[in-house]
Amino acid sequence: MSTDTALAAEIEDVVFQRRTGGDDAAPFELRVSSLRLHAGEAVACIGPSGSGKTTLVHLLAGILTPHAGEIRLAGARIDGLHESARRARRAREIGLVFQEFELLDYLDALDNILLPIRLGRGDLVAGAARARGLAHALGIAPLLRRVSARLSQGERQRVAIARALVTSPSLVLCDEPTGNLDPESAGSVLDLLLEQAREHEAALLMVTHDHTLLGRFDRVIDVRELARPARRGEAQP
Ligand SMILES: Nc1ncnc2c1ncn2[C@@H]1O[C@H](COP(=O)(O)OP(=O)(O)OP(=O)(O)O)[C@@H](O)[C@H]1O
Repeated sequence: MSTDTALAAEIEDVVFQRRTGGDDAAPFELRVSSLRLHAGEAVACIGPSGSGKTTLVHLLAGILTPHAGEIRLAGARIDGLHESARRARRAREIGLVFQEFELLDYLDALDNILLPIRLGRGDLVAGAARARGLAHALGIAPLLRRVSARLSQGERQRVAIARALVTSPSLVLCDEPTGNLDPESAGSVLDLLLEQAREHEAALLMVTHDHTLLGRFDRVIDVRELARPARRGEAQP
């Protein structure tokens, strides 16, 4: 496996299985032969509901552990690391926008955005300045001191996006970050994600069901096709 530093993340020969519940239910299995995410590239991830897009994001984030294979961030393996070590790397190196946003409702928007800085023991003064800049770009600057339980779904989504970008991570993973927004807002949120990822040479992987957005990405992957090994002579992205 290559340890090229221009690779933000790399998956090779990964197998992940889970029971889906119910005695007669077939277990779910995700196989990824090879996936490479390069610094500065924006990749869309598509596939029908239940095909494993969120599972792929959680494997890359080190939230789930594969049963076989290797997952590397910036050349260093994260599968096999202890949970606390994976959590620390996640806080420092990965920006995550979850499908359900996962905000802490009792904190205000600013404190939610600053969570990765606190978890990674980063510079809170610089973090707060960056948080305010992101909030301004995302149109949520007036809401920074509002408790998150009192934000609309679209506002929560923008807070989650600001939180994902506040550490200037090298890998940004987004699970349908524009799903709750009207088409105009979805376009401008995607613009901001792409702009930030390119500016900071981060790799961006975004799960989306919105096929009108796909032309904006450098590459589109279908999660159902990741199990297929690359054919001899076929270019490896
Ligand atoms: N916590 C869980 N426990 C058991 N099975 C789960 C769990 N989460 C997901 N699954 C199952 O794992 C499979 C993959 O789910 P995943 O969420 O990765 O799909 P997805 O492609 O992201 O779907 P969607 O587009 O609907 O979000 C599905 O069969 C799903 O039912």
